[in-house]
Amino acid sequence: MAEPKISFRNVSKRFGAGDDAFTAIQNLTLDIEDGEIVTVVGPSGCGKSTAMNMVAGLISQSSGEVLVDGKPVSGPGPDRGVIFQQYALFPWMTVRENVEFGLKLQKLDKAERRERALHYLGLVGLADFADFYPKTLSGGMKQRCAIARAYAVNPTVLLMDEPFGALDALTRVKLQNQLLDTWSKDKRTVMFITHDVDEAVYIAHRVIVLAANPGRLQEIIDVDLPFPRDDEIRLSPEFAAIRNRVWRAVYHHDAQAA
Ligand SMILES: Nc1ncnc2c1ncn2[C@@H]1O[C@H](COP(=O)(O)OP(=O)(O)OP(=O)(O)O)[C@@H](O)[C@H]1O
Repeated sequence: MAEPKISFRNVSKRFGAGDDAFTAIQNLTLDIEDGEIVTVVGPSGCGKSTAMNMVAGLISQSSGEVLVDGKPVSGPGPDRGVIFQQYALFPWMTVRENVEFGLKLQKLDKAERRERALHYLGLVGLADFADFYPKTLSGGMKQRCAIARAYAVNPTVLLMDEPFGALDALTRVKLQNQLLDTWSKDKRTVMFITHDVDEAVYIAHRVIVLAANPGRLQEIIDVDLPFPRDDEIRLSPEFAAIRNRVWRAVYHHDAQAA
């Protein structure tokens, strides 16, 4: 079998020390395959962002191992692109310049930067907005720009922390379709945190459900629905059955703990 793209091996993360120590993640073991889309759901505080930030190299684990391509993560790197809920675009740069920014850091020459930026803006449907400034774009367009920027530096892993959380329901659905469309043309490994159970099921190969206090693996649910997915799938009984399973795993467990 191929080596997993991302591995958590018995990972725990504690914040603070002594009596104030708090276990945010306890004994997490999980493999994510190359080219797989996994979504991570669970009640607030169950350690979703903590787990992702360890893969991003923004924080380190207290014990266990976090591996990308079989190598321990020792800090951030261009092989992992991170997309947060806030768009984090530079307001003084055009859409194209924002996408080119990461490529400058990679020391690509100007023509190649431009070509690559326009390619990824095309993939997210923003080719006609390359010369616009972020303030003239809708929230959904800004987030598409952030996705193009993350894709352009060619990371093999995309880490997305509630990227569509600030958007209205219709824009969210459009961006989910856009993400799947971009993924189908250029398959990266995606770890995607969301609070929205429908979103978690719609875009994923597998849904990872975490439980809180301490943060730990609750259940892994396979989403056995064909790609490409479309809005018909959302309305299917198969989709409803998986959504209900995820819902139960997240909320029943949480209700029992309350
Ligand atoms: N730097 C830190 N110092 C102390 N505690 C922290 C720190 N970062 C996170 N925590 C705690 O660890 C737990 C997990 O936090 P985390 O942000 O990973 O949860 P989450 O599942 O992403 O939550 P949410 O869904 O609300 O975003 C929380 O109780 C949080 O307060």
